Amino acid sequence: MSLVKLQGTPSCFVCGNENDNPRSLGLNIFWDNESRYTFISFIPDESWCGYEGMVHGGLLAAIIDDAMAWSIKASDDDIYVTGKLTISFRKEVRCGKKYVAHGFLERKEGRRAYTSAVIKDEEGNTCVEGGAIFIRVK
Ligand SMILES: CCCCCCCCCCCC(=O)SCCNC(=O)CCNC(=O)[C@H](O)C(C)(C)COP(=O)(O)OP(=O)(O)OC[C@H]1O[C@@H](n2cnc3c(N)ncnc32)[C@H](O)[C@@H]1OP(=O)(O)O
Repeated sequence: MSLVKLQGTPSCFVCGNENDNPRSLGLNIFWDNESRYTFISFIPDESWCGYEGMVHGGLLAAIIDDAMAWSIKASDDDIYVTGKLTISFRKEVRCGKKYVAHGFLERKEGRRAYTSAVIKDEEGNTCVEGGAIFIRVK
């Protein structure tokens, strides 16, 4: 593994910092140059939950959205926005446990970038799977 820390977007809800966005999750995003995926490690707390102790699915969608967006950004300076996002919740994500998200750039076709993502627990179980089509802004 050779991880490079990406700079993030200061005001971003997922990868921002508390000065520019006090509500940001403040997650650090890394790029693994060998495996060619993004790497986001996190331990959710109670404030991330919908049902007690169970992390809100919409918040997990935001994390994989960012993981995938940065998988494009790692090799491309153009701006892409999420056009279509799909997500499957396979196993509940619990507060207080450690997780890792990975985002992969699969391919580009014209203005479209096809990506995928997973969130895994410490035992390596897949909890969340996602995919997205990002559109390069003209
Ligand atoms: C510092 C940096 C940090 C970088 C890192 C930043 C991290 C933050 C990441 C957050 C990402 C977000 O959540 S972004 C926020 C959520 N997303 C949005 O708000 C996007 C809202 N939608 C739009 O603005 C628009 O619909 C666009 C820009 C996506 C497309 O509009 P357009 O420019 O008029 O393009 P259009 O002609 O319609 O389509 C262009 C091509 O894309 C295809 N296309 C368009 N929409 C879709 C779609 N939903 N699903 C599939 N394909 C689509 C079309 O078929 C066409 O293909 P072809 O005919 O060319 O083959």
